[in-house]
Amino acid sequence: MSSLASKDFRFPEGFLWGAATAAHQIEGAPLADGAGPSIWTRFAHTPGMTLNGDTGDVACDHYHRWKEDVGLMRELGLQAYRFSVSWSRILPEGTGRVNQKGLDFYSRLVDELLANGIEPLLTLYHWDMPAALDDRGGWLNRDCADWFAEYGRVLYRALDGRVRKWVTLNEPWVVTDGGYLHGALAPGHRSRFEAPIAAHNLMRAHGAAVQAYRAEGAHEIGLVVNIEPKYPAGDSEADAAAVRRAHAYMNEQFLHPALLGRYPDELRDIFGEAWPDFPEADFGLIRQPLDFVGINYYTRSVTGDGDSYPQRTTVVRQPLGTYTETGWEVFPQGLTDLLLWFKRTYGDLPVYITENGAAFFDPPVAEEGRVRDPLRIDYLRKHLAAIHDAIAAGVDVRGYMAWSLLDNLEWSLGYSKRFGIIHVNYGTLERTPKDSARWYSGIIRSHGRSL
Ligand SMILES: N=[N+]=NCCCCNC(=O)[C@@H]1[C@H]2[C@H](O)[C@@H](O)[C@H](O)[C@@H](CO)[C@@H]12
Repeated sequence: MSSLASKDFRFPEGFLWGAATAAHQIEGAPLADGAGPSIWTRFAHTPGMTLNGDTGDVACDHYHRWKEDVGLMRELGLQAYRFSVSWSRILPEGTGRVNQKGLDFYSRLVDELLANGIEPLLTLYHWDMPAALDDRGGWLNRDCADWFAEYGRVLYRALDGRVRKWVTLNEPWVVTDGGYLHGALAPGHRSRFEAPIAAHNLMRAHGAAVQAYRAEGAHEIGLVVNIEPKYPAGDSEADAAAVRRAHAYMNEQFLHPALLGRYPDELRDIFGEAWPDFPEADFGLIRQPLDFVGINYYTRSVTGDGDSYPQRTTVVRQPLGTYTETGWEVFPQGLTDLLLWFKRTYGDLPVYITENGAAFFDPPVAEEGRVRDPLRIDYLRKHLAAIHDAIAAGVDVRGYMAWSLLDNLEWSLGYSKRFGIIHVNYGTLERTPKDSARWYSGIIRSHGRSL
């Protein structure tokens, strides 16, 4: 664990300091200007699916306040901004007809970012599949690879050059574990047979979108995964086996096919009869050369043998641990360990930390306009120090995107969890930079030396 006090933090030249959001979580106005509904528009309007029935109908109203938000990014000195595009704004039916007004929104946003010296980092898919494609089977339909590549081509042709860093998928693990296995996320399926098929098709779509980019684009494209280190709860073989299953299920299930062209062996054991025999040719599509991998890091899991489904593990709460509002342990060392594992396993592929942050119970905006969030400052500081340790050990980390720029819609948890470095008053939609935003601004200005 790095001792913050006695370090000279010099981040690499060109290290990119930014913040991240996602379309459905901040934009609002999901059907404006000819956009089609997404699976999240449909899911959130299904009674009981989200806390308090919260929807993305308004969210942070970024669809109308985007210029103000870019102004805040500039005020904070952000060098990059990671955002996602709502597929159904661009292709309301998912394929075919392009909605020019939807494309124009993102084109204006990109131009405003560039005019303010902020590099766009664009995610094609951050969970909001067009409802029209879900009606055709969604990620369970093998045609999804063609649908996704078509969507990518529309954006590459419109934005490549102004956008120079592209991401195909955000967190395929959450899409499948949440959306197809446990049903907590859209489209709300609960099937151990569907989950591996959706996961595999997501990766086929990733490969097809990368192939399409190589034919159309001239810059960088990568994949974003949420991964977390699994530490044994005890020293039994059963716990060691549980760690191997948990690690394969979350951390290798998507990186292995994308970077090695195969699945970890544990997945057949984990899914049993529900694990299909995938065509070998699929792995030639899935495994495409990438320019970088984005890692979203939040926490670790102390893992023991258990009865969770499907990986048969249990996560052991740490009595002396510090936990966030989402119940995740604050464990910065896990990020260092994870980055070292990534380098050992996949080599020297450049890495961006594309999400890192925490939900804490923030106080209301004080009279003088401050939001005091010391726990978030401590979290971000310690995780940046952990990244620095990994860089010092030779991991090629190229940048850091704090999650999130704004308080926003935390999916099924609605607006109950605040991850932003900027506070959003959901009644007035007023933005107020928190103390963490001011602190982060200083870190960026000093290029990390003031950590
Ligand atoms: N135990 N445990 N495990 C923690 C597993 C974390 C999985 N969730 C994420 O990574 C999501 C990612 C998403 O991109 C963003 O859209 C979400 O708002 C954030 C915050 O939730 C994170």
